[in-house]
Amino acid sequence: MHILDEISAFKKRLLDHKKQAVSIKDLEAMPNFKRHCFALTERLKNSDFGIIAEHKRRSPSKPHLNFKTDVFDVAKTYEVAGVSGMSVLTEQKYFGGSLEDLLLCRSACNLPLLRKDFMVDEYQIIESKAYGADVILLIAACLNPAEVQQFSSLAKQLGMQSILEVHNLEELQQFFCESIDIVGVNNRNLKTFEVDLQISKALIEHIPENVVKISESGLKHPQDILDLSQIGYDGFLLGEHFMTTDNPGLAAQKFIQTLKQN
Ligand SMILES: O=C(O)c1ccccc1NCC(=O)[C@H](O)[C@H](O)COP(=O)(O)O
Repeated sequence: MHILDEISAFKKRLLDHKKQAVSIKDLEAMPNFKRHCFALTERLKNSDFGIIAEHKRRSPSKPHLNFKTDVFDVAKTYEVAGVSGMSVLTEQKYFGGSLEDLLLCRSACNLPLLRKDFMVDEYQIIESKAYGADVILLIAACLNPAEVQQFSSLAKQLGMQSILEVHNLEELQQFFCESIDIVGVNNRNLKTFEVDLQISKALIEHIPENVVKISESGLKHPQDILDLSQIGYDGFLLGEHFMTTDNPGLAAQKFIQTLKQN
């Protein structure tokens, strides 16, 4: 079974139980549900490099990335580093994250927060707003085009933005719709976990011009950012490169300083 199919099936089973425990009404009563969201698109457009720094403890490809750092401190130090946004992995079983991580990041910083998870139900969009997210991720490989339309429209109604994540041209052509704010090209092949920046390079010319574009996964070198920025990418999502250090915020700061010197 493909890892995304496995994760999506697990999420659906989990959600059946979650919906019994926490109702939509409960989510709507949470303080963050009424907050005005930060626009990631604006932060990316107003930044020279548009770094989105991720908090991730582990992943299916790397079971032990970083269990030592404190998510609250990481959010604070990413903000000091000058990143444009933060991605918070909230998936528990495969990535070691939680919704509490998102809540802590919300209280630690004023960065646009991307809830990085596997969205398979409208309930999770409402939950994302309640826990302080500004942006949700819609992975084409986990959804059908009608769901992408439905989830991104709901996110918009709630004041959040949506990233459509694609791995190839077919997904981009089939899933892109008006309510998508950002297209994210994932360089990681989710069958082999291999990363290839050529995927971002090949897809850029097919992404509608007026849409904000980000490249995700496998980005390590400032030169990767400079090259992809030159061909039209507005933002860059980096996880492992920062999270494999003892101080992800400091690593992000040094990375951004190096970019500024070029
Ligand atoms: O990272 C994985 O192994 C992975 C496996 C299956 C689905 C998603 C996965 N990663 C989520 C991401 O999209 C990355 O965490 C994100 O793009 C950052 O990538 P990286 O800089 O390579 O950590």
